[in-house]
Amino acid sequence: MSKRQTSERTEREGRTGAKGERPSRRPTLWAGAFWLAIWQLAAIALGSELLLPGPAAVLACLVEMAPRPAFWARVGFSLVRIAGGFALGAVCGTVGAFAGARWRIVEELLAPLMALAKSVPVASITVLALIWLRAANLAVLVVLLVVLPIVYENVLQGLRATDGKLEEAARLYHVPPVRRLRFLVMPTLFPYLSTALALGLSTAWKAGVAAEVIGIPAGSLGEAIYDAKVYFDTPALFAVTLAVVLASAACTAALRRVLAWIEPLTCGRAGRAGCIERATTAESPVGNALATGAPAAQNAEHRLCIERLSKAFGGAPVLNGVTFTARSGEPICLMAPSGSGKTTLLRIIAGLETADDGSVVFGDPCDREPLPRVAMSFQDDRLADQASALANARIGLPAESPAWTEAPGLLQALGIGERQLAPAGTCSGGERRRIGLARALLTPHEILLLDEPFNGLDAAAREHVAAIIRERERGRIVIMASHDERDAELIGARIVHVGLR
Ligand SMILES: Nc1ncnc2c1ncn2[C@@H]1O[C@H](COP(=O)(O)OP(=O)(O)OP(=O)(O)O)[C@@H](O)[C@H]1O
Repeated sequence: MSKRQTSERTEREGRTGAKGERPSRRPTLWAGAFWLAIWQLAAIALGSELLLPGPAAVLACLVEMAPRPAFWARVGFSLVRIAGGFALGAVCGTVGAFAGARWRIVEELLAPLMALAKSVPVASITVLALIWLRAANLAVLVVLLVVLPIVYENVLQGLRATDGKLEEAARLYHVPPVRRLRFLVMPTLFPYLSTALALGLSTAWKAGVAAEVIGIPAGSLGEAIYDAKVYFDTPALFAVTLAVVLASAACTAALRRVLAWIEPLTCGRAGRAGCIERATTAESPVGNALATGAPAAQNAEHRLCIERLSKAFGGAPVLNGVTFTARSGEPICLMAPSGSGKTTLLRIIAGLETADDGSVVFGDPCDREPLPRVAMSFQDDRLADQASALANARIGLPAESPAWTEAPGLLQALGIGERQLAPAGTCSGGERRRIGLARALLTPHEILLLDEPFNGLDAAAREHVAAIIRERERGRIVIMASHDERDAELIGARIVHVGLR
């Protein structure tokens, strides 16, 4: 399947919610007309408005109510309280889910509360609320308690579904929290959140009006339903119920519109991500990567000493006493067959994995200085698919930094000029590799780790990209992983064999 097809599929899945679910269908006109006809026929057959008024009688009753200000006052009364309870439930549920996803103890603490809120009948909550609150505001509490678990559980599920690898890359690149949320969390979370809000809103109307029918707050739609029952006014009962259904549908439609409008903004979608993907012509010197403000070579020589590093997974050894020294200005190429621990070694150097034994020491010479900033281009790219190439390249950079300004030029030089405002998810494998590389090169660092950086590139592109790496990384410590000796030649690297010996 092509990347574009994959991204379209992801987008479809995002719209429908969970993977594999069929999109929900709206009732068609003919089906609605069919059931209206059945209703009308049943009403004629029964021949009693008290038992079952027909749709025409109900509509006539609603039309008669509609011009009265008292009717709209009732709609407003219930709407304000139900919307208030819904907003409170949505906010508390979302905040609780973020806290629950962050701290296990919060999740454990909230679990019984959510289970209780889900299982206690609306009638019991209403009666209790009547003891604690004025009847007028009881719908707020009831709706809050009904919406809370729906939003909490969906949002928690959405947060659990976010990509841990992207989160790891975000930590390495010091991506600020707001950008992390927008570009890395929201694209996965948003479908869960929208499903929860739409479901919560329709449930809110049902529960809110049920609470009003029990508590009978003066001036509410619930009171109108109660009165209709007391006076055996079945057409009015149906008409007010229809008004509730229409109000609920209108609110849900408005919510869906708002969600559709904010989705591209909150998810940092390409073309809607604001200043992070804005590139002025002045910022984008075309053509020569070497003219894109490549950092000056370092004066002092630094060393990174890898000393007797060992690592095993589940008892199976992967690295066994790996020792070598990397010097600034002398790139290293870790050479070993596939599956022999090159990525693991790079991850240990980046601080993403801990070694079982041995140490990684930095200094001049290796004198145990704190490890400086590391940038890494990952084997699996780890890009925010819906965000543009430029947004991905800048994701960890402060807007006022020189690297921010040079990002469009570097992408251009790496051959992503035309596509730098396209969503990364629609880019080819080779393009994605170069976007990941641009992100690493732009990040302030002393040590650059490259995990098979030339995969997916043709021979000409490899040479071009290698020239950019050589030029920009002069004077820095560069460690590349590969199983192809030609890659080492491309960046003039010394080969170090790793893996089990
Ligand atoms: N988190 C992990 N849990 C368990 N096993 C792991 C983990 N990470 C890596 N491994 C295993 O360690 C071994 C080395 O993996 P690694 O990715 O470091 O190799 P590699 O040399 O980079 O391979 P390639 O060239 O194919 O990318 C593999 O057998 C892999 O399955």
